[in-house]
Amino acid sequence: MSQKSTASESKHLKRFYYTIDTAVDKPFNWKQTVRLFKYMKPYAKTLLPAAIIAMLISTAVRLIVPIIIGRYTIDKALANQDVNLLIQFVILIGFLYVFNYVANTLRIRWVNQLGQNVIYDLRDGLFAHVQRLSHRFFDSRSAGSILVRILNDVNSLQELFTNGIINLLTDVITLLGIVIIMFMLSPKLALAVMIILPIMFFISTKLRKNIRRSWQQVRIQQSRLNSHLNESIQGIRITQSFSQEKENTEFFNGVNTDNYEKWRIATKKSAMFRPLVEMCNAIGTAILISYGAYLILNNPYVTTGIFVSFAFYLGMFWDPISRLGQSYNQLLMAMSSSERIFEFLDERPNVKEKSNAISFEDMKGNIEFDHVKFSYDDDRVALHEISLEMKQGQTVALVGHTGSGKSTIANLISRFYDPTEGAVKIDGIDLRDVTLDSLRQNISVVLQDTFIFSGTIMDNIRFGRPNATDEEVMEAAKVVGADDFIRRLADGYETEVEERGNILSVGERQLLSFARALLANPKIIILDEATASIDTETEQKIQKALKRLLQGRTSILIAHRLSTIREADHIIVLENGHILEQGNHDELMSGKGEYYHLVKAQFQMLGA
Ligand SMILES: Nc1ncnc2c1ncn2[C@@H]1O[C@H](COP(=O)(O)OP(=O)(O)OP(=O)(O)O)[C@@H](O)[C@H]1O
Repeated sequence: MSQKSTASESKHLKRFYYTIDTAVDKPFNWKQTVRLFKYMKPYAKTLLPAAIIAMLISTAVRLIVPIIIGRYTIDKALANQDVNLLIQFVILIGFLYVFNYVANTLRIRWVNQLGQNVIYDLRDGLFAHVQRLSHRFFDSRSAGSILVRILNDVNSLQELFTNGIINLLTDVITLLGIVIIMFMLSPKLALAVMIILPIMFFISTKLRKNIRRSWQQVRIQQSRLNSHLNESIQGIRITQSFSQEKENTEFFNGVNTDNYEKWRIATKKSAMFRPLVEMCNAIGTAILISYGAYLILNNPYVTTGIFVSFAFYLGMFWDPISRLGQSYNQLLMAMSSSERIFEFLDERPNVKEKSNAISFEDMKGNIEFDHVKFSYDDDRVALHEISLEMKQGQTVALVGHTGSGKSTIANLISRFYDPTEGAVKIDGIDLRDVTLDSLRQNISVVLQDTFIFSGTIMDNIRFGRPNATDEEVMEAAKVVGADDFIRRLADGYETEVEERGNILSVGERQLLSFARALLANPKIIILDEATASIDTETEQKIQKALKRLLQGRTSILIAHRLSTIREADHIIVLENGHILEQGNHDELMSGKGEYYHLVKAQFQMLGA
């Protein structure tokens, strides 16, 4: 390791602090465990019983073999020098081991399959659920924290379902079996070798807990390392343009050092565990040999066979004990993860669909805001008592300063949020009474920051209407003037674009989203600052296309650039969530109000 610096004191680290980092030790929670185990229900008649039966068979075989060796092979066959009987027992033991091998192989296969199936279902369900959640949910969480939950928390349950549960069952049954058999063979010897039990429990619970906490610290550091890496790569262009590489590297060095330190502590503690278990094992064996030998000499009921069986059982005893602590810890860790997963699963969309919601069959596109009040949070009102109408086929422009509420109006039309008071209606129907699908299928939103998904250009345009033919996709691209630049790309429409479309210019991305919106053929179209990144020349080129795009639809234009909206049928000027004035361009200009001043200021700026 080269030069080190520590970031643990740095307040910047808060940026990479996710809730997964907290709640290290959750108490055992029965209700949650039952809920978690319900995920095994679909396999309750197939994989689960099969795995349990295989486990029971293999455990029973392992418990029987030492008795056959001690009580029968040694005490009966060897003691009586009966070679025939000896051969029979050896064959029986060989057969049992083969049987055990088969049962064990099947158990491992079925348990893994069961675990993978459960994790698959859980991850699928969680993703589907999160996709349906409302904008409000995403407003209050970072993408990183949602990602961590879907990936890490589900992964931490994987170990529990693939091995943990069955191991726990196996260990409990094995231990009970060994204790019962040992007491049946010789209660005195059984008691003697179990003197070591409390020390063993101490090691497997207290020490393990300590070790587990250390590994948890390692995981926390790794999650921070990952988050920082993720952010660094995403923001590399900004980092370089502000010449922040050195600072960023130093910061990374700090996080990396912390990670290294935590890992060093954890491995140091872990290294103590195995030798301690082995020492207990040795003490147990010493007791067995000395006290066992004494009993053989002085107690006619204790035979050499019993002594040998004990030696076998003792060898099998420590592993389950040390693993039990581990399994319990695993269960507690799974408890924290499942609590966080259930918290997401219990999250209900704020925007709810009524059970008797109706479907928009043939939307016209008449929009009405009826005394709408709306707040994103308790302290600030984004819209105050807004009443407005946007008629079918009209192009309505929303104008106003930053933060005046333009995008909020658009958000309410798509029903990403519900109004706090009043109602938003389309064709006279309250949006809360219609299905979300039928509403959103009739609305296309084009944002300034167009989202391009990884895939081909063709796929990205087709996102607007998945069943559109290639020809329809190309036609839409032609209409909005995107066809030219697409054909110039290496593979034309089949060019692969990476996530967020880094190989395309901002203007090109916007043309793609125009084509996407046109293909969807919506009744209502919302262009939120959609022409802001297009240069004046391109803008002129697409003005005609834009007209085609808006034709016959109710269109809401949100733009700071007033030249794009002067031709709108109706202009609404907003300020601090209120409607200040409305009318068409000429009316508002002659009114010499806020709109007039905005236009004047913008022309002056352009002139300058
Ligand atoms: N998701 C959100 N959570 C909380 N407050 C929000 C959220 N989105 C917007 N706001 C707040 O609501 C108010 C209206 O925002 P809105 O985005 O509608 O403004 P805008 O007129 O579209 O602004 P701009 O022209 O900058 O896009 C602002 O005060 C803003 O800070």
